[in-house]
Amino acid sequence: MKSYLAAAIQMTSLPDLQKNLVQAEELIDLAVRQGAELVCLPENFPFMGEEEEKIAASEAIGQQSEKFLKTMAQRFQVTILGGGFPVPTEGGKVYNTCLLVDPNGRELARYKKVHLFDVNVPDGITYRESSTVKAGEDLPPVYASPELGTLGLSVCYDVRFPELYRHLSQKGADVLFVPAAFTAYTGKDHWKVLLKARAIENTCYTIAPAQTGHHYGRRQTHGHAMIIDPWGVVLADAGDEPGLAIAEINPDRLEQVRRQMPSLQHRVFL
Ligand SMILES: O=C(O)CNC(=O)[C@H](CS)NC(=O)CCC(=O)C(=O)O
Repeated sequence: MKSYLAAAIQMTSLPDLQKNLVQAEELIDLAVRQGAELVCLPENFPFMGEEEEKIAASEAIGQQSEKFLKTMAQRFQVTILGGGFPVPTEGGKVYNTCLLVDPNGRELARYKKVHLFDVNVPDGITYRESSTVKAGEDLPPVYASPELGTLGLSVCYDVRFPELYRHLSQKGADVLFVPAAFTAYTGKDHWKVLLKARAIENTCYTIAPAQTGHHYGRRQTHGHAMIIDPWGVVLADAGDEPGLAIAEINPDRLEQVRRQMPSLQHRVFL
């Protein structure tokens, strides 16, 4: 594993696939021009809109998202994480799918979001992700990259389930991905502290691309795409406007933190 720059992209996705892909491309371009070799897009990067509209368009969204990720990776010669897009299933629902592709446009790893956001948020908005999304049944994969380290996948609401990240760190993860579209209401109190906890307890870099701002109807997200080091230090935070959090992923720092705090070696129960 080498030292390199990673970027967590922050966008305001709208109910408009083409516009979102243009926005994503501009931000990938910006990240690459700043030297990023690993570029990560948030959950719902290709579409945020009413559930019915998403389902109706899911075939096009799924196909175009996958093609987009592979084209961008090849064009910019970087590894790209597509943090979550709908892929139709047989029963009429979609999998909320996260995809990692290499600079040749080849698929490295794929994960279907397991924990679905069925929550009555105290601001009065009810989320029923399971009404349109079928839960994945498998634990997320890691991809062991000789250059970028061992990369572990997850999506958004998963961040509340530490056992999933324990699984990833047991599989050797050095870097945890948490692409998200966190609600503005939950995000202000929970987002950063959950991400820091996952980074600290697994002594892993944590890369969390995010959605921000107002998308449609009353749907508002928290922003603060960030990259956190294995000690829990926030290396970069994108604030609340579309943009980037960009930081160095450094194997020497990883090794240093794991020497200073060898908690992964002291696990008793898992
Ligand atoms: O709603 C949409 O438009 C698209 N879907 C999402 O953004 C997903 C599923 S509803 N959001 C989350 O998982 C938020 C989790 C979260 O905010 C928390 O855990 O507090």
